[in-house]
Amino acid sequence: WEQEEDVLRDLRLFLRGVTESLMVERRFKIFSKPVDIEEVPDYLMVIKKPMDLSTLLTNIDEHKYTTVGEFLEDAELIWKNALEYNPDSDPLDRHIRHRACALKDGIQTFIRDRLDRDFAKLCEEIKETR
Ligand SMILES: CC(=O)c1csc(NC(=O)C2C[NH2+]C2)n1
Repeated sequence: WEQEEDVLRDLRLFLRGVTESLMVERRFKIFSKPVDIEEVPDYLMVIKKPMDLSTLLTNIDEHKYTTVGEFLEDAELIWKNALEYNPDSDPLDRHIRHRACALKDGIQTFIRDRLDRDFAKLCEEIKETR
């Protein structure tokens, strides 16, 4: 019914808000687009489920997410993949891991501070009826 579509539209607006607040930060530029396989040829051999901020936005626009939890499953891939692909002690790996941890904290703080729990519950209930 119409109210459900209103709730899911508000969810998309909220999730775009999270994603865009991260995309504007220069330190997260490395996470804003899919990894270029020409530049990093072995990336897909190591990382089975690539994810990036622009793909999150596309998924939102395509109504892929009915709950914040479904969005977080994909968003977490961004920083988990970065930790997995950059395990070494060399400075570049460490640098990317620091940014991955900053991304993780940024997502979780935005959601803790800005997501209304009753709204989140409403999205979960809509998901169960579908
Ligand atoms: C997005 C992401 O996690 C990424 C892109 S390039 C990269 N790592 C490197 O290029 C090398 C530094 N040691 C591997 N990580």
